[in-house]
Amino acid sequence: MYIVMVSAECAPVAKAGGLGDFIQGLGRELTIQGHEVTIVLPKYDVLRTSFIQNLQPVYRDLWVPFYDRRIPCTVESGDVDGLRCLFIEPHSPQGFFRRGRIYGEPDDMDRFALFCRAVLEYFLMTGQHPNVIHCNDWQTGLLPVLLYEIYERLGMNRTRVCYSLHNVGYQGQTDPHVLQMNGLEVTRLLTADRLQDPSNPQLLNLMKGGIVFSNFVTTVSPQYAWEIQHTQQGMGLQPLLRQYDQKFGGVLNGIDDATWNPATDPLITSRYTADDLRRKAANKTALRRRLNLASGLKPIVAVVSRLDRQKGVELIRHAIDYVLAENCQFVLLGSALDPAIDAEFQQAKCDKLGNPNCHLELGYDEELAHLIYASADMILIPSVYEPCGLTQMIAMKYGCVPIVRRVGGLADTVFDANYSDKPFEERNGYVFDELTPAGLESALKRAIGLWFHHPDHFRQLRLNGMRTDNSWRRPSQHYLDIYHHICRDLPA
Ligand SMILES: Nc1ncnc2c1ncn2[C@@H]1O[C@H](COP(=O)(O)OP(=O)(O)O[C@H]2O[C@H](CO)[C@@H](O)[C@H](O)[C@H]2O)[C@@H](O)[C@H]1O
Repeated sequence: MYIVMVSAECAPVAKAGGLGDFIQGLGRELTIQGHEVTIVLPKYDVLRTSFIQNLQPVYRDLWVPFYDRRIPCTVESGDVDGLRCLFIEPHSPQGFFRRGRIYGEPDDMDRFALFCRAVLEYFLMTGQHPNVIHCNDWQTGLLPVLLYEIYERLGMNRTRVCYSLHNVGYQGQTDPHVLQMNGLEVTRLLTADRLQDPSNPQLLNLMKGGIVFSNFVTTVSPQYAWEIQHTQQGMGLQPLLRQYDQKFGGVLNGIDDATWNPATDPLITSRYTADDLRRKAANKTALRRRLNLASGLKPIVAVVSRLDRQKGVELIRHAIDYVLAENCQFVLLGSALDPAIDAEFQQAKCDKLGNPNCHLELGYDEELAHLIYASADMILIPSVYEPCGLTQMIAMKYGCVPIVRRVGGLADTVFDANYSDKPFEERNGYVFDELTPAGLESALKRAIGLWFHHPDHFRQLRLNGMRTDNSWRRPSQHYLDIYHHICRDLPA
């Protein structure tokens, strides 16, 4: 099967969060299974090109329609750890992907709409017919609309679209000029059954476009699939997702075995497996040295996260003082796009400066993230909502016990040491319900208590997590079933 995955991110070349991991992990698993997989990304100026081998132009003058003009684009191909990637670079005065970052620009909607158009233009011009184009999040929501409204008629009628929702908190609401930019009719498409935003009829909703025009829609865990159909977490898309129930489902994410594996990870100090867990301790020593933390018999409670309201930032800040008062150490690695949240954490960092039991690292640091997973005893994820969550799965793989709020994919992957109805060997962390300091403390207290007073039981929890299979093997089969299902009417 020929599968093209179109996305704003792919680890490790362009990663701002979990979307990057998803593309890399699923793409690699499908490639290993023998499918022809191509990832298409914008050619950002911030691409980490040292991870790309054989980068070379494959199409020099791709003239992509833009209002009544065309923008010349170059398409380059390269290998990223065995994954075939295409990078599209528009050449125009706007410098669409030369902004020093992946997201957060005032014209983000235009940038990614042009990207979608360029992807389809490339496949049309090169006469390629992927069986499936797998789109992701609002950035690529316009692609199935363009395919159906323009490119099918030009001959691209043997391609089906699977669309994955990684976060319905960001739907790509925008002014209808994005349609005009692409030669699409506003009166035809800005309607309640097509792209009109459910809460603001003047606006387009790109994610809604992706849902309406794709052949199948997934989200990244079964629990989140239910939540966005039936609760406020759908953020206005609940009726639409219920309407399209027949082509909608939740597929739990996996994590990439090769990237996230303490037995082989080149970014950690001491490699280890479930059979020689004692070697994990050298990582804790290395992390403490690197961050100027005191040594001693104390657990490290960590947070590795984008700092966004979604992630429960108020509870994360509350946890700092609670954890320190409980005689533990606290380490945070977090990146905030929102200046107000950034300022709150900068203040917290100042308050804790010089504290030998606390380190707050504000920014994005892939390498430090690996060392933290390998060193920490517990990872805290008090999310307001969480479509899947990868950090709890990564942490478990590294023998670090997750403490999570019971929402979305966290509810599907973390089973409480005390209260789960799972057999003991499947219990792997601590879970709380209430989005309050008391809720958080109820779980943290139990985890910290076990670490200090019942180390053997704590060790068993670590091992249960390490032995959980959260690889891409099973989820990739679900995606293949979906791809086959949507391609069933195509000639073989
Ligand atoms: N400051 C930092 N420095 C270094 N690394 C950092 C970092 N902050 C986060 N990371 C890394 O980014 C990834 C984050 O994974 P999450 O599942 O929390 O993703 P996110 O919320 O971005 O993605 C969305 O998409 C994913 C994929 O579908 C869903 O799992 C998730 O619920 C949804 O919100 C992990 O690999 C983590 O190690």
